[in-house]
Amino acid sequence: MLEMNDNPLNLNDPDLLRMQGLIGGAWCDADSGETLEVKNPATGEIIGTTPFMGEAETRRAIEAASAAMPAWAGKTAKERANILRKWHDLMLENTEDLARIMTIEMGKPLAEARGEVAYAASFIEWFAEEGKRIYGDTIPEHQNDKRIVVIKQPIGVTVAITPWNFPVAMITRKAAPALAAGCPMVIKPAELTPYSAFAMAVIAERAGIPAGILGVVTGDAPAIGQEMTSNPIVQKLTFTGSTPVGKLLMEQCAGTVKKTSMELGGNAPFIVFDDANLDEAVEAAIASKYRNSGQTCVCANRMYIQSGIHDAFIEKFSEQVKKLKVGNGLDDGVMQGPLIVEAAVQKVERHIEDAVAKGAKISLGGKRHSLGQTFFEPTILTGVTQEMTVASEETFGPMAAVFKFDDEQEVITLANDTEFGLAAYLCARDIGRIWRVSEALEYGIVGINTGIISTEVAPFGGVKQSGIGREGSKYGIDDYLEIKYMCIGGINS
Ligand SMILES: NC(=O)c1ccc[n+]([C@@H]2O[C@H](COP(=O)([O-])OP(=O)(O)OC[C@H]3O[C@@H](n4cnc5c(N)ncnc54)[C@H](O)[C@@H]3O)[C@@H](O)[C@H]2O)c1
Ligand SMILES: O=C[C@H](O)CS(=O)(=O)O
Repeated sequence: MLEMNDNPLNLNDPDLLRMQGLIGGAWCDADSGETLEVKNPATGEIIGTTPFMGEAETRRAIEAASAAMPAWAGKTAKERANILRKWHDLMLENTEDLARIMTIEMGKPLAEARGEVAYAASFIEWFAEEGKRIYGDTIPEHQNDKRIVVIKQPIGVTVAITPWNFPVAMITRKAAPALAAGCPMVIKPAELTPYSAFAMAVIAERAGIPAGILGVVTGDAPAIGQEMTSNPIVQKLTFTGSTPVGKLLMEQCAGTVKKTSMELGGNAPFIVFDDANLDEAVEAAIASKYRNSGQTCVCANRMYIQSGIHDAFIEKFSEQVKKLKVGNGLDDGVMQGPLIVEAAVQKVERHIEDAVAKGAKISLGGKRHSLGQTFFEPTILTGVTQEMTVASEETFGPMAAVFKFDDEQEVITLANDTEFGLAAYLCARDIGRIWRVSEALEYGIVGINTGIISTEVAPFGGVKQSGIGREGSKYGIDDYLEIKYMCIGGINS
């Protein structure tokens, strides 16, 4: 257990570390007083606790959001934008503390955590402005005594359930468009990473976001989810997480016909053609595969390397993977932190064992790191085939599964052979091939000669069982609006 002094995480601003939920502007414990422990995955130490809340607390947060909405939606878009801009500015001013909290509660290296804070803040900046551009329409009338006007209005009270792997950015990617549109939002972050969410709420209060507009509840996820999906006050649920949980939440929302946005699981193919720039392809592959220790929804999960470049790619790729420094994310130069929990390590081990049993070779790594805890060696498997579990399941760890292929149509078929469709990547120089393959890939996002596709200005989201809707970009605010058609008669009377 960390020494429970007044600044156990050694923050510049200790007030950012909260261990209570936020309901109607009040920081509070669970009604039962029960809590869950929160651990540092790098050390196994207990950092602190988070409230074990359930349906009653969630209902109160939803009701507080509903009560606060008229005044918030009644502000002008510019007034909301000014407050959101202040939230953005204060986030950046508190980057070091937000990054430190993130690294301690989920393990990503500080450099990546700082990057996530900037990425998260960019959604607030973007949607503060998008809120001022929620335009309607006038439509040429169908009868001369009528006029047609279309307006867009905030959808209503919204709720969000978010994952542990990007504990700040997955909140702002949802809360920013919701609040910019005039909607309140009640958030349930992952119980593994509550402190990032609480710190964001503290900063939101300081920015002037009114009581009730942003609520945070943690604890009994199924019970909280049950209230969020069944309460008739809630008009919209947005979820980021695994596909099985997304399906469950969609089913639960059906009873009250709630609008949903789903950012779900992935199984990204990373394709390198013979004509690719080899060094560029290796750089892109490292970035896509090992970011967040392989724990992102858009990480390369299957690496298809064309036969003519395969051996040269493996040699250069291995050289770079060997340079990945594994350790506690707080330490200088660390590029690979721990996996989030023991079960995540067991999943990587399961994928490796299955692949090797079916003929794959461990080219690098392949086992738990000597640091212990949930650290794992950056790993490369070669000779991987579609029959292996890693071809159909998201590994969510620092393990590159390398397949060899011969021709373009073969690899398109292999790449699309999955129920997922979030991100795909290809490295090539021939412009005709780039267009043919990009158009044939059944994914919401295609990275071409790059492994990093994340930006607030572009629409992020998947097809097939990777989700519904888009986050970020000019499209992202639409999910928090309803279209109203007004037919005005009596013009000539
Ligand atoms: N598409 C994206 O943008 C995106 C981003 C990050 C993670 N993910 C996906 O999320 C998964 C990893 O994250 P995870 O392990 O946190 O996912 P998860 O689905 O286990 O958990 C996500 C969130 O759902 C909550 N939850 C779990 N069961 C619930 C229930 N019955 N009712 C209500 N809430 C419930 C969790 O507490 C957490 O807050 C991976 O599949 C990854 O691909 C997708
Ligand atoms: O894990 C999923 C995140 O959406 C990753 S990203 O940083 O947005 O690409």
